[in-house]
Amino acid sequence: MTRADEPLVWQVPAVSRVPLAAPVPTDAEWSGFIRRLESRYDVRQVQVDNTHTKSTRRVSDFLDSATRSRIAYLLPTTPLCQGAADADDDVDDNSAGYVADRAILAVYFGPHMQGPSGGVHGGAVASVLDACIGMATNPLSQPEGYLTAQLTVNYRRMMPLGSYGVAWARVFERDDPSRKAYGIARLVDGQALLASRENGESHRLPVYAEASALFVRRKRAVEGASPASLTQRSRL
Ligand SMILES: CCCCCCCC/C=C\CCCCCCCC(=O)SCCNC(=O)CCNC(=O)[C@H](O)C(C)(C)COP(=O)(O)OP(=O)(O)OC[C@H]1O[C@@H](n2cnc3c(N)ncnc32)[C@H](O)[C@@H]1OP(=O)(O)O
Repeated sequence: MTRADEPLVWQVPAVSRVPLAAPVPTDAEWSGFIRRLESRYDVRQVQVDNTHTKSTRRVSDFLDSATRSRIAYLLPTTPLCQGAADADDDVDDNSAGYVADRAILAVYFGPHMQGPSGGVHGGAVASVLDACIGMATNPLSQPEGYLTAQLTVNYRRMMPLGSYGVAWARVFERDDPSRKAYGIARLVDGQALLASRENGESHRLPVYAEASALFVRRKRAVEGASPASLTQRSRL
């Protein structure tokens, strides 16, 4: 029992005392991980080009800064080819109505994302699942595009700090008259995913969290908003 006048102290564990599942990846390790995902799953990393916004300040994406840029959005190659002569062509801003319906998001959950001792904060997990479904519903981040209206997350296992997470999302229903899209996403351990795929093992991987979401397309675009322009990462 604490006295009423006694300050309550929340003992936050020192991250240095919590062993990380995997150390912070170097640039080379991170890009190696993304390239392996690309080759195994026939997806291509997309990058934001916001030079067209004429802004002198780069507007940082929430997840990009939260993950210290250890995040990658990947879209299937096939839909990106539709309407484009070459898969390496840039996706331009005229591709209104462009839909992906599937997306993969790769993320390294670093020590700055600690929630419970040694585990990833549930809000960070929810953000990743939300962004992954968002990417599938609105891959060009168009201002007149879809926004999250409802998100339900089931946390199945605690994601250890220092994990390479891979979320995949699928939009399973679109109702255009009512501007709705329904999607699901799952989060698994990225290194286990690649290992199981490379070993030809077909057993089910443990799911750390899964989400279902309703996205609704706005009636009209917000004044002043400009879309992010996404380009496919050019092949190395
Ligand atoms: C490596 C560097 C970084 C790279 C970056 C790459 C970028 C790549 C691109 C992308 C990836 C990232 C993607 C991120 C994604 C994140 C998403 C978010 O976080 S979004 C922010 C949070 N959400 C909001 O702020 C919404 C706030 N709410 C609203 O604005 C409105 O309430 C809205 C648009 C949701 C609905 O408003 P209305 O007025 O347009 O719609 P009405 O006409 O009322 O409803 C249409 C239908 O939808 C139902 N509906 C609407 N809201 C509902 C709700 N909340 N729950 C249930 N039903 C709802 C209604 O009942 C109606 O259905 P009936 O036609 O009657 O069947």
